[in-house]
Amino acid sequence: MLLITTLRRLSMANVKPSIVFVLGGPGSGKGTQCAKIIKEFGYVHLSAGDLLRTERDIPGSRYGDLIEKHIRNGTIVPVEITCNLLHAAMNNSRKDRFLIDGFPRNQDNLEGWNREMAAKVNLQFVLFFDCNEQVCIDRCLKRGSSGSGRSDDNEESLKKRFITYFKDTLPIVDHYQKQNLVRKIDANSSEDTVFEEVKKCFKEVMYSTLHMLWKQSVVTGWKTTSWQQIHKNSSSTFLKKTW
Ligand SMILES: Nc1ncnc2c1ncn2[C@@H]1O[C@H](COP(=O)(O)OP(=O)(O)OP(=O)(O)O)[C@@H](O)[C@H]1O
Ligand SMILES: Nc1ccn([C@@H]2O[C@H](COP(=O)(O)O)[C@@H](O)[C@H]2O)c(=O)n1
Repeated sequence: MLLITTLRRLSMANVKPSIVFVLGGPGSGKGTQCAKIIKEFGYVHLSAGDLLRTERDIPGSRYGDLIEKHIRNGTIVPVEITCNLLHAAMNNSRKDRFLIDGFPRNQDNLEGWNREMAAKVNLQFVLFFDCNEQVCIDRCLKRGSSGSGRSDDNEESLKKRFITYFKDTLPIVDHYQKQNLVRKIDANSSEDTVFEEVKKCFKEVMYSTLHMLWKQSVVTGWKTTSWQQIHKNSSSTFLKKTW
């Protein structure tokens, strides 16, 4: 435990915040799975949609009407607004690992992020929830009829949201796929089954980062424990506490 904690502290000295982008269709389960990931692996969850809804609801917000119009139409709010909200939320949290849920959703989001934020963070990977359109629609309608209060959990908005998803968001997933950064998860099954896949993915990434740090510590002559020992003694609870 001491070794990993120390490795992590050493690595933090000059390191940028780590982020994971979480993408997938409306209702694919991004928020649901993020809630599970933060419990198990200790990231901070920042949902672009939630941040926009919060901003919209601030009395007198200069962006309120614009945001609501985009939400109802399933279109994407200009990146300057969303990126500023994300940046502020990251700074306010004072943490160094973030799940950025529902972003970047189109080319404007991607370019704005690359201009303002990309150099300040370490993008670990893109978690992509692949889910059948009808499954997603049924989930969102159910969420709406159970009282979500969302102005876009209705058939008309959902049609528009899916047009945006296919036309604007999937090309962003392709963009990251070309850089080998996408981890695709089949999101059609139960919450728990999906989470088993998600867990495997995070463990692989965490272990490979730990391994890299451990190798660096070997290179600098700082080696007290074998990699096998670290690997054998680790569990996800352990990783959450120490990572
Ligand atoms: N694997 C699942 N099986 C069945 N229902 C699910 C599953 N995952 C999530 N749900 C339910 O589907 C609805 C949508 O889930 P969630 O809000 O997590 O999706 P999302 O991708 O974040 O949606 P959005 O993009 O619209 O914010 C919720 O009511 C949630 O409880
Ligand atoms: N990057 C983003 C994310 C969201 N929006 C708007 O919010 C709506 C709801 O988003 P969810 O992630 O909660 O489904 C979405 O349809 C967009 O109108 C955005 O503009 N930019």
